[in-house]
Amino acid sequence: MFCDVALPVPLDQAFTYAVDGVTPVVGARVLVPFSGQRLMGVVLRVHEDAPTDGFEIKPVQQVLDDAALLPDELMKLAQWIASYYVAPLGEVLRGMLPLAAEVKRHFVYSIAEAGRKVLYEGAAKGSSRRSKLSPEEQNREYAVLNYLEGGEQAKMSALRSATGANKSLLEGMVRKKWLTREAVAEERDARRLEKVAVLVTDARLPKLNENQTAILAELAAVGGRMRIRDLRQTLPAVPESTLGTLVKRGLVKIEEVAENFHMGGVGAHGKKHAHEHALNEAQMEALGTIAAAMTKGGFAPHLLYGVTGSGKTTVYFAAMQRALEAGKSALLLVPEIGLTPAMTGQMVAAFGSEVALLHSQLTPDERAEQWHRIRRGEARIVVGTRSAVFAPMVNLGLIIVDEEHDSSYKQEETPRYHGRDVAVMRAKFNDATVVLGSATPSLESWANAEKGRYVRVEMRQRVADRPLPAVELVDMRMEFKETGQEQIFSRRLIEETQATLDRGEQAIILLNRRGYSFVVMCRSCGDKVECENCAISMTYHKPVSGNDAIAQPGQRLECHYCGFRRGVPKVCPKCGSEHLYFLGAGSQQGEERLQEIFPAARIGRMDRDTVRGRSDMERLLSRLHAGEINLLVGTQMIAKGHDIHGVTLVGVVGADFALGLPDFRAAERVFQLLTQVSGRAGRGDLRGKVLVQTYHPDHYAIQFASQHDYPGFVGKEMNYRRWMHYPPNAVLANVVIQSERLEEATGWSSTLGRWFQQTRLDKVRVLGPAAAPIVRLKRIYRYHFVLKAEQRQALGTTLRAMLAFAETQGIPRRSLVVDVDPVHLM
Ligand SMILES: Nc1ncnc2c1ncn2[C@@H]1O[C@H](COP(=O)(O)OP(=O)(O)OP(=O)(O)O)[C@@H](O)[C@H]1O
Ligand SMILES: [Zn+2]
Repeated sequence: MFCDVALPVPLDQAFTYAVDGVTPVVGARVLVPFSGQRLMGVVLRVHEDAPTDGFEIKPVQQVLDDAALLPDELMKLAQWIASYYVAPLGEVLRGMLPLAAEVKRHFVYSIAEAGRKVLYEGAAKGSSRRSKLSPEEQNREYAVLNYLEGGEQAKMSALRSATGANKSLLEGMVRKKWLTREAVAEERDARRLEKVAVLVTDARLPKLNENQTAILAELAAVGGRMRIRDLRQTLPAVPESTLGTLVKRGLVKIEEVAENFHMGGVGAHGKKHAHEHALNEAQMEALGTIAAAMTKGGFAPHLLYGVTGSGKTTVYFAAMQRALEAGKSALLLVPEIGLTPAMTGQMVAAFGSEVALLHSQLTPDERAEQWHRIRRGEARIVVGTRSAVFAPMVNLGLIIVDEEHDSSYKQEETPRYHGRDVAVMRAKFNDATVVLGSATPSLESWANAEKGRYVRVEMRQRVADRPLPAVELVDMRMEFKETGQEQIFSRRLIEETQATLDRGEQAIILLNRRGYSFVVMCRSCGDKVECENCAISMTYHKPVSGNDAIAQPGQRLECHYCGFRRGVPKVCPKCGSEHLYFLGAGSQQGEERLQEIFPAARIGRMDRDTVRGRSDMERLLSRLHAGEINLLVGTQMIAKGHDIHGVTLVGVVGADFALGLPDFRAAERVFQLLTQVSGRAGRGDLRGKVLVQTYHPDHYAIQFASQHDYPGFVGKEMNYRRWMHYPPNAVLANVVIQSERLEEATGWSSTLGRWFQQTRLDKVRVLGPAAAPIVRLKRIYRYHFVLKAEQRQALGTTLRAMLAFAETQGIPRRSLVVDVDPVHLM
């Protein structure tokens, strides 16, 4: 017997192994030898066709599962992804099965019927059976059978110490069917209890030392409760005994809660949770359409276009509730859990222990645990990021993709799939309803709705008749003319911010670059200080006391692509001139300037330097909700779905520079960012206002965004895409040729270029080879081709033919990155 196994290697084929011992079933995991390593793969086929090509066939080392691990529809989905994204199936499956941690799991043995028989016969007649084994080994086998006779299962380690049996002896007994073997994960209870520190609110505050104050302040900042684990991480300098002291003094109590459910407090802040609202008319109508599709059953894709603050979360919740009532499970995908803790908080508040959270901060063990919980049907609501689209849901009825336009749904490594599009296919294989929600749908999804492939559901008004904020454009060219100097903040923005703070309201300002200055330039030669590993300008970070973002003293320049750091050079590295100057304001500089302009303001900053993990985000948001921060500056993180009712002013600084990037999606991205960040204003009782500083006040992306006119923008942008044959009016693939050696990258590019020219390509246009916009990244040189086609099939055929040709030329598969439906062409 043989089996074909998909392995996580960059080769588009399955590998054949001999079955030695237990025959695995299709869909089970096996461990096999592969070029000196032991790899985990998934069995695709079991057969008796001995390979004829003369290769040595190695045996399967271990079968890890008795039954198929992936349900049929996930196997189909994996095959679809492998074919659509031209990715090796084994690599797709590896992403689907986040169970690598389990390979370390142990086996338990128990005695089988045949074993008992041998044991009893042996006792009656003495061990006279003929065997290849030595007498010692035969004795050991009897010792093992004796040990297991009581019927208990035993680990290999226990058997070894009790009887001296080794693994090959035990495996031999399994082959003779004397023993049965079972692999068990070190499964810990998925609902492990976790200790949470809770602030005792009405306690009177006695005299406290600094450490005690630090803990109380931290707890107060996050809404009164926090996992002890997180508390230790946030305050590493505070000794563990301090918390104990606070408990003894009645200022803090410790509660044990099921893991993942400590976040109940987040999202509350005096506001109602999504499930506590009575649905308004638009929400009822949206729910009606979605619920009807679920009742009818079958694949039903929807696009929910709902403006910012229209209450999409409430509709999601209600639809998920309906799924549960119908005995089905529901999956909610979000771009990044850490950035929108309130969304998860609301789902946990509504569905309690039915919820499983899947996100990138889980350890491999935790991920495996959640996976099994879902597979057993214990968690029927799953909330997670991109890869949660592969959650092994039981009886899946509904998939929701929140902020479906968000580019973090695209995986930027093999397999380069788009979580939103995979969600739609998954719904198709599962006969489920799928809802893509956004205030700024991607052009792809909008086009699908226009063509009637998706049902479009609209919510064009904010809840409670709240108006969308008025948007005012500030022409920065005029500002420069009138003031004669280049300033980060315009006079209008300063004036409006002051007025907002004076009224006791909150303002947020978007400055979409982190760091202090994003370019260090030489006045003499005009060159910028670049990273040693990448063709990228380095960003200057100003030293702040206690800022560990900068690893070494003096290393103030950082590459935001590879993390490389260096000191600020005294002279220009290229020409030796001393005249280096700093250009371009990032969020750190923005914060500093704002503090100078508004000395009384309580300023907070939200960017990758201040928000490392979920607890940082939760803390910042709590401070905002509580009004402790009244002026927030930050990168596009501030634009992500936050619902802070006190914010009445949003300022946008320098967001339009992105219009100039060499990417056909530039206008779409700027429109989305402006609309989303504007959407943070006026979500409470008071009307919001937005000020957008721009050098391109007449650009259509800026114009339509300022009028909240999504359909207008899409109409115009769709014409441009049609005219230029860009998605969604064509299909695209980006092929990047990469090597650490420049000659190799250019050589392979021209080899492929010639092939593209000679091969009469049917209905595929090839642009390139050209240097990629970022020609060197992490020490790797990058050249690329962009392939455009009218039909997806033609594109796939060409890509496969190209890979086959590349193989004949000895171009390693790893050096060829194939990106189908690329989100970035950088
Ligand atoms: N039926 C309702 N009545 C009153 N308030 C509601 C109702 N539904 C939702 N809300 C409130 O409206 C606010 C906006 O809702 P939500 O955050 O779901 O908007 P959204 O559509 O997701 O917006 P965005 O796209 O900006 O994230 C929230 O404070 C929510 O509690
Ligand atoms: Zn770099």
